[in-house]
Amino acid sequence: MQERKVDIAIIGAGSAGLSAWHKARQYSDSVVLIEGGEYGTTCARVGCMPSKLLIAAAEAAHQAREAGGFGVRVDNVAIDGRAVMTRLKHERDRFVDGVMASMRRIDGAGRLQGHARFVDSHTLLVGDHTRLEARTIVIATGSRPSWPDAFAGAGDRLVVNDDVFDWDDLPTSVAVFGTGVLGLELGQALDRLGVRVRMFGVGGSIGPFKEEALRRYADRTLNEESYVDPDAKVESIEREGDEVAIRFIERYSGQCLTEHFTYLLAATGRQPNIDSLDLGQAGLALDDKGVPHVNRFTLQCRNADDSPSHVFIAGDASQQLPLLHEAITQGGIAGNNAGRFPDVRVGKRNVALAIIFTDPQMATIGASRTELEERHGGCDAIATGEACFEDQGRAVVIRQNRGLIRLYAEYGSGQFLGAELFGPRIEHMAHLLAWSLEQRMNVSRMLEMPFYHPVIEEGLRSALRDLNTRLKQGPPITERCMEFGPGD
Ligand SMILES: Cc1cc2nc3c(=O)[nH]c(=O)nc-3n(C[C@H](O)[C@H](O)[C@H](O)COP(=O)(O)OP(=O)(O)OC[C@H]3O[C@@H](n4cnc5c(N)ncnc54)[C@H](O)[C@@H]3O)c2cc1C
Ligand SMILES: NC(=O)c1ccc[n+]([C@@H]2O[C@H](COP(=O)([O-])OP(=O)(O)OC[C@H]3O[C@@H](n4cnc5c(N)ncnc54)[C@H](O)[C@@H]3O)[C@@H](O)[C@H]2O)c1
Repeated sequence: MQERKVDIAIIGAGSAGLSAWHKARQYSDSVVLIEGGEYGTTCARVGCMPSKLLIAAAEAAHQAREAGGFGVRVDNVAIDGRAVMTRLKHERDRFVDGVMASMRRIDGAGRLQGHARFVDSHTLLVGDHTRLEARTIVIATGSRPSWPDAFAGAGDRLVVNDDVFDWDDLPTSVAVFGTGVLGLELGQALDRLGVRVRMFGVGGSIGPFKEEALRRYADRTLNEESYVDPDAKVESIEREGDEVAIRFIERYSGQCLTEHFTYLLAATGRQPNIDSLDLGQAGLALDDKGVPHVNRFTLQCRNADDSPSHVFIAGDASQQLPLLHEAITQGGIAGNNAGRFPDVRVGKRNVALAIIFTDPQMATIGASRTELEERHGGCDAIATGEACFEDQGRAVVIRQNRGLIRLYAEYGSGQFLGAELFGPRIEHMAHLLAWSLEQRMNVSRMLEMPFYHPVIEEGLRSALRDLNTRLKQGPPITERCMEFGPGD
């Protein structure tokens, strides 16, 4: 057993861990980055990037099929599943190579391979080869897919996102369980790529939406193209021959059907990789799920006696917002404070922003209306503005005129506080709104910003004007065309 002593140990060489490493190195040369699995990060290997590559192929197929609506004939759209997966893996590997190249810039002594766990509050056992003592420690161990026991019936036909991106060819059929962000992104993409897909959820939730109006609108819109049952009644899941047999109540007919699928894809959430860290040995205060108590602005954990700990936690492991940009921000703050300890500093956290790459896209910015009502003292404190994309000029032009957006602001101050968006190319509008929220802009000020014509963002202006009217800070919209041009 090797014995080593370092200033700062970072557990996990994912996006949060790498970000922490770069910050920590500004304070000390004695920083070690420990990785127990494969290098390359979840984002590049099995997360953001390969999923977006699959979605991009699906978009190409969809556009080809939809071309007829413009009077452009594209006959016989055929999907070459092997070619789709070959491109996906080729580009995915290039993204992973990029991460590996930056990993290689960390010298050999700065890297340690093996699964880490706490032996005591300052000591980690890495694999069965190294006992590592560290002055401060950053936990950046990410998360992994989780699913209910009932899926065991699918046997080896049960797959998760990691498996999808290793396929050499597209399968014939997939039952997607989970109508959250991952299930909808992958389910819709596979469906558009010619795979027979059914998507099953529980409790009615669709993607990230908290607003019932958006949830219902999205449910209806997605079902125009795919089978999505967010409140599915699934009676049994069994491995049969080479397939998985699923008995369920069909949403529209109410009939009990048994259908066979090549795979069951579990997209039912992720759990933090903290259960095998022996956190009890670290002396940390843990919640009932075993997640350390952490200060959101310093990423510093607390000890069981409520004193501040020398342990920090970042990224998916912290169970805050399991998103890439959050992992990087949190890793930076945690690495900075691990280096400065005990003189920790409050880090800059951005406003919440999530974008889901379905078509239409989904996004949430800031807080939901319910959260805002709680925070600001009841429903009377918050105004909602709305716009629908069915008649919006640019959306009609590109034949993507489905969508509904809702924006929230505070009465009195008129300050913009949050939004839920469902609509075409909403990723850009989501950024405008997140940036406005960062700048603490009020709705009148946002309306003073330039809007080009004809663009999707004119739909945002309509929602802002509606919001301003409801805040009683502006006149109602009377004649849209006369004021702004056709299709505002
Ligand atoms: C399919 C999919 C699509 C996604 N799409 C998006 C998207 O479009 N946009 C977005 O913002 N986010 C997206 N995400 C989320 C995003 O990928 C994650 O939030 C982000 O990658 C988390 O980074 P991390 O550093 O916390 O974890 P990771 O990158 O998973 O790093 C954790 C590392 O810790 C290692 N480790 C774990 N335990 C130990 C241990 N005990 N000892 C040593 N090493 C250990 C692991 O092997 C791993 O390498 C997606 C996720 C998935 C699954
Ligand atoms: N575009 C993006 O940013 C993006 C894309 C994909 C994944 N991600 C990340 O990955 C994480 C995990 O995504 P996810 O969709 O797995 O989690 P999620 O928590 O968003 O959704 C899980 C869904 O599964 C449903 N569910 C739970 N048990 C079920 C069951 N037995 N049967 C059917 N449905 C069930 C839940 O009701 C929920 O809707 C996300 O939190 C997100 O951070 C992000």
